[in-house]
Amino acid sequence: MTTPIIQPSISVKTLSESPNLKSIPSNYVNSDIYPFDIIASKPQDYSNSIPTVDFSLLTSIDPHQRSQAINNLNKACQEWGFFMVVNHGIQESLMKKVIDGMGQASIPLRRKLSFGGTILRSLCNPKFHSPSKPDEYSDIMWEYCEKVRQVTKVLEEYRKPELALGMPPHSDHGLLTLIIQNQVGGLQVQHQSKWIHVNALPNSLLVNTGDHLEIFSNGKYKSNVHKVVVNNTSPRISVAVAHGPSSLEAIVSPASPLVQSETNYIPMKYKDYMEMQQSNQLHQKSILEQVKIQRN
Ligand SMILES: O=C(O)CCC(=O)C(=O)O
Ligand SMILES: [Fe+2]
Repeated sequence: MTTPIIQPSISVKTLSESPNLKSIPSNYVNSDIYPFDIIASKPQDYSNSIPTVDFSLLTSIDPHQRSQAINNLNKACQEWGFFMVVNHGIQESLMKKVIDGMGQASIPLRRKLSFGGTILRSLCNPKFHSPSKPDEYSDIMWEYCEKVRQVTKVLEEYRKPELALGMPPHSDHGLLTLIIQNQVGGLQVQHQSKWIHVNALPNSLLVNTGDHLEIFSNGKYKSNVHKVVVNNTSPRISVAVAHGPSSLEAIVSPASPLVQSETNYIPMKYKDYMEMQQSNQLHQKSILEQVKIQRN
């Protein structure tokens, strides 16, 4: 069991809109990563070894190419739980509009805090929310989420805008989270107990495997632990779209064909899982541990 940690009682958006805000209240600060530990944490530079998945090969008409790409994806999910997707077919101009719009939407907060390293998170699913400014931004986000959903659908065949000030080590709920970001960096993934800086390939989609993929695969794929460190110089813009089961009422449990002998996770409603995650501070895989069956 993990110790429950008090969650900030108002949303970061509300916080950002409060007229007297001059500094960040301590319970909004991730003590793991603040003050800016981008240098102090010295993640190892193995970034070149982060797996890359060529999406166009996953959908290739050549069965040999497709099977190689599926093996590659399978390996990335098992060994890293994190990978970059290239040749995904989402227009570069659309990705740029999403990043630029998020940059503009975060200006008021950054101005208030004189603080470069804000992160705007956006979830499109199961409910769509988007910053309403700049004009037409929600149409852009809608189009982007639609495109990302199509990519995720293939990857799985296999929303809420929210501002955060860095993120402590955590795994995501849901099956897969697809992220695009500007060039500032700051995302680090855990691999074989080391922190790896993610230097995103140009126009790639970054993909984290989530807790529900771990549960669904009965532990074959482990959800990835990652964190975000911020710096006080350049604005960091990152758009993360989480994908989970299609209904909040869905029961997430190991898929029976993937259970060889024993079920390793307790089934739970998607909605209850999300609520549990939202009412606890993000901390490693603390939520997943509560549904994992412990055996000695
Ligand atoms: O900002 C990022 O790069 C990642 C965000 C993230 O980990 C999350 O939204 O769960
Ligand atoms: Fe995450």
